[in-house]
Amino acid sequence: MQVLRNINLTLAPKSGFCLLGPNGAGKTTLLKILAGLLIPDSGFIFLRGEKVHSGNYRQIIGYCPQTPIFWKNLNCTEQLLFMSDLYGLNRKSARAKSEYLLKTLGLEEKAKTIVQRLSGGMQKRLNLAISLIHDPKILILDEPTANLDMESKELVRSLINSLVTNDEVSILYTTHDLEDVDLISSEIGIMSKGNLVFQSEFSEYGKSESLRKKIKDLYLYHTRGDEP
Ligand SMILES: Nc1ncnc2c1ncn2[C@@H]1O[C@H](COP(=O)(O)OP(=O)(O)OP(=O)(O)O)[C@@H](O)[C@H]1O
Repeated sequence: MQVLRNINLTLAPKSGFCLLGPNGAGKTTLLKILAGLLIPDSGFIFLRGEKVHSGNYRQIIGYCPQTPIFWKNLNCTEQLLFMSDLYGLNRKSARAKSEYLLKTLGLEEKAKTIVQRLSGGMQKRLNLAISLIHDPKILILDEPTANLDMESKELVRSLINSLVTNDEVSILYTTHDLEDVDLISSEIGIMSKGNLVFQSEFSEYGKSESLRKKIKDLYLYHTRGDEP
């Protein structure tokens, strides 16, 4: 089965690229390919002009899947330190980074709690922290705000915003929440049936009412079949 067709997507430095589209459009599949977890039948990924999928690529990329994957029986700090060991990071700085991430994502008091005892939303936030432990320059997030309460959504959005503006990270993320588009993205794409059917800049200057309306109409058209 062919899931993706003729997708050409460029992620600019210091940018947030938001990918919208109905269930089954192919967003997760595309993200998995970019994260190096799936090999495409054809096509290539280039990083600063170099064709990639080498070991070094994994060091630069951070990937946060839609469904969290954890090591059973490890607490939050241990999950982060275990991941940092896999990346060969210095233990002292990894510990400091773990503390920072847990605090930023509102999980400070859960540092010693094993993951099975965390709520779904807390697991989701820990999942994001894990994807950030090695200071990736490119971050791929599959529905980072899904199933989070309002406060947690704000924590995640604010962290993502700060990563783009202060740490010069490029972020590609998917969402079904149109509020995520407004808050984070500088570029937007809409996928439908394996194709990228719409792409536009969405910078501060581009957030006009008409563009916002067009995005909403296109999103509803591809999701529900409403006339654009
Ligand atoms: N492991 C798999 N094996 C076979 N087909 C798959 C597999 N994973 C996904 N697909 C198919 O690929 C297509 C795209 O799925 P994908 O998960 O990429 O969509 P999505 O846009 O991320 O959807 P959602 O918004 O529901 O997360 C769907 O038709 C799906 O059934």
